[in-house]
Amino acid sequence: MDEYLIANAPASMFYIPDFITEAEEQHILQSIPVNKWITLSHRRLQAIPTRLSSTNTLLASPLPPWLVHPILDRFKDLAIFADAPHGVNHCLINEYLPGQGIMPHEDGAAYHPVVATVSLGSTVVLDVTQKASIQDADLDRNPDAQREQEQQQQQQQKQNTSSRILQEPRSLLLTTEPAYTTTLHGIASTREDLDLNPITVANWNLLPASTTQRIEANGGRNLRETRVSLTFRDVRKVSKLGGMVFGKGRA
Ligand SMILES: O=C(O)CCC(=O)C(=O)O
Ligand SMILES: [Fe+2]
Repeated sequence: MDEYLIANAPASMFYIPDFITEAEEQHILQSIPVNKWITLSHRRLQAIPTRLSSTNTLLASPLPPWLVHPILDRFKDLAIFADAPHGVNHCLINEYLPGQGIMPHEDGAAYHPVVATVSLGSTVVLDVTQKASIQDADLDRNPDAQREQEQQQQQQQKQNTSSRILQEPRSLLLTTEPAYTTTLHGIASTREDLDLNPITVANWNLLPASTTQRIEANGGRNLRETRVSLTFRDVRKVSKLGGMVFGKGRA
């Protein structure tokens, strides 16, 4: 994995271009259930197998074949979730239209601190910023809304230390410790990412020449299209009840 380390981003984040093929990308996009979307004001999402309960517990159930093959197979080859207690047991699917984003946030203690994000459909810039450490302890005790507001303020204060990571379609972005707990990540609500170049983009040297040449020829700009992201994680708290009911709980 060392060759994929993003040297200019907070340790330890990795970027793998062309993690899946175009045919695999299309197959996954066509397999996403059309009737399970939850629409938020700035994006829509669905969780597979289900969303977490109010206590951040997952009713465990196997992921469907169109997520296992080839993505989870390749995670296994690279030992990405080798230290995760359950391996990957959850996938969050987010869809962003051009102009939509997600405010700076951290994924938090509900998950084992390894996140693998596969991007589909469009290129986008992810902003990664160091947390303001003074408020960290407070943030962990605050309810969501207040916490998001404080995180947004932090984001503004810490803009100087932010890293921009360009995520292409079919790429994999891997976030592990210490980046998982020391940074926030967000996507600006813009239709076009600007000022993209070797200085401003932390993973520029990991991008294929076709991508960097396209962006350079376009004056450092990238017009966004609809992007779907698959965020794979290990939810720490698992209830096996669902599996037992449907007879999958036993070996
Ligand atoms: O869409 C992305 O790449 C980020 C999604 C994200 O941060 C999340 O769902 O927690
Ligand atoms: Fe996140």
